[in-house]
Amino acid sequence: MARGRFIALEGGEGVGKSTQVRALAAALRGRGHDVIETREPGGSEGAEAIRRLLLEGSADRWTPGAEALLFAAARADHVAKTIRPALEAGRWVVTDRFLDSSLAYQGGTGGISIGQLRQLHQVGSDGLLPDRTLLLTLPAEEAARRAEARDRGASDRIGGRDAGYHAKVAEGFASLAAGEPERFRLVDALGDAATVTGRLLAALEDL
Ligand SMILES: Nc1ncnc2c1ncn2[C@@H]1O[C@H](COP(=O)(O)OP(=O)(O)O)[C@@H](O)[C@H]1O
Ligand SMILES: Cc1cn([C@H]2C[C@H](O)[C@@H](COP(=O)(O)OP(=O)(O)O)O2)c(=O)[nH]c1=O
Repeated sequence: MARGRFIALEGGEGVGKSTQVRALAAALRGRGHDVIETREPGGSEGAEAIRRLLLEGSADRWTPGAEALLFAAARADHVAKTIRPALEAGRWVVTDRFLDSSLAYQGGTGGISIGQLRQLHQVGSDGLLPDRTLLLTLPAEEAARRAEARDRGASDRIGGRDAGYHAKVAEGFASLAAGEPERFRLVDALGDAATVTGRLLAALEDL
């Protein structure tokens, strides 16, 4: 049995990741693949429990170090219980966020380096990386408009951080993509959902 492919969608809040995970998985099924849709933080029972610890509660609930460890712990459970078994069974996995979200959101905050975060990923998840990481890009104002229309002011512990923080996250993603051009593809998220799905499929053609 050939191993399945592992695809991650990344980007800031409101760029359309959740919408496109559903649409891309449906399109891949239409091409005959067996596909599971999953998300981070979460995607397994243990990781969904950690998700609540991470996204609910006060802004200062966790130190930056504890937050980074909790994301890595959630990812380790997600990889062990959901992602690896699916890939080994020949299924494709499409995930809403993966390691690069930790690198972009937790990297450089509270003195935590990208190198340290990669070490945590090595310990927890044996360094597993996606076969392709699709970075959805959208002007910050349009992403904020979409997120606000969806959430009506009810954002979570991390989504609710200020615009300066989210601008640094966007820069972080761009520089990660530039550093690993084989794994990453930048995909323009402007336009209607079906158009964006077509761009995502085109960015997987070689797989
Ligand atoms: N291509 C699109 N054009 C306009 N609105 C969109 C598009 N894709 C998603 N949306 C809407 O924008 C909001 C954020 O999309 P969502 O998929 O939840 O983004 P994310 O998971 O990246 O935060 C949702 O209300 C969604 O319906
Ligand atoms: C996976 C991951 C998510 N996050 C953040 C990004 C989001 O603000 C939040 C996940 O919330 P979610 O609602 O899933 O994302 P979105 O707002 O894009 O629909 O957790 C990190 O800070 N580090 C990580 O490693």
